[in-house]
Amino acid sequence: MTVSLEIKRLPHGRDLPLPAYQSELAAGLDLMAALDAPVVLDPGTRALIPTGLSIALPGGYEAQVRPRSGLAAKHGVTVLNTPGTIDADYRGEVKVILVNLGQDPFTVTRSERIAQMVIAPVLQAMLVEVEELAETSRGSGGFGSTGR
Ligand SMILES: O=c1ccn([C@H]2C[C@H](O)[C@@H](COP(=O)(O)OP(=O)(O)OP(=O)(O)O)O2)c(=O)[nH]1
Ligand SMILES: [Mg+2]
Repeated sequence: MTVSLEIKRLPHGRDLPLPAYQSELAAGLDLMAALDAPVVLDPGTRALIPTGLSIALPGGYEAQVRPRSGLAAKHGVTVLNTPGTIDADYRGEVKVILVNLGQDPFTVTRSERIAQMVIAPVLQAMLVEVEELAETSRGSGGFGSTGR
C-alpha cells in the first residue's frame, strides 16, 4: 500500500539524497545524518541528529523513527525514544535521538544512514468516560500474571 508524502529538503540537507526504501518491499525509509561535522557518541551518551528534512504527513498517518538493526547489533547504537513519533501536523525538522549503548565511542558522519522512518496509519480515540469498565476473565492481571 502506498501513500504520498510531502517532503522538503532543508538548506543543510539539500545535497543529500532523499530517503529511500532500500529494497522493493522495505517498510522503512532510511534517514541520513545531515551533520556539518562528525559527532562522537561516547558510550552511554546520546545526541539529537538532524536529518535535513521536514515532512507533511496526510491526516490519519504518523511516521515512526526506528533504529537500524545493523547499528544496534554491531555497535549498540539505537534510537533512544524508539519508536519516535512524527505527528501529521509537525512541520519542523525530523531529528533522530541516537544513543550509544555499546562499549566503544561511535562516530556519526554526514550522510550516514542512522535510522529508518516507517509511515503508519493512526487512529485518534474518542474518549468515553465511564464509572465501571466491562468485566473480563483477565481482569487486572498483568505483568507476568499468566506465567513465564
Ligand atoms: O524522534 C523524534 C520524535 C519527535 N520528533 C518531532 C516530531 C514530533 O511531531 C514532535 C514532537 O514529538 P513528541 O510528541 O514525541 O515529543 P514531546 O516531548 O511530546 O514534544 P511536544 O510537546 O512538542 O509534542 O517532535 C522528531 O523529529 N523525532
Ligand atoms: Mg508530544
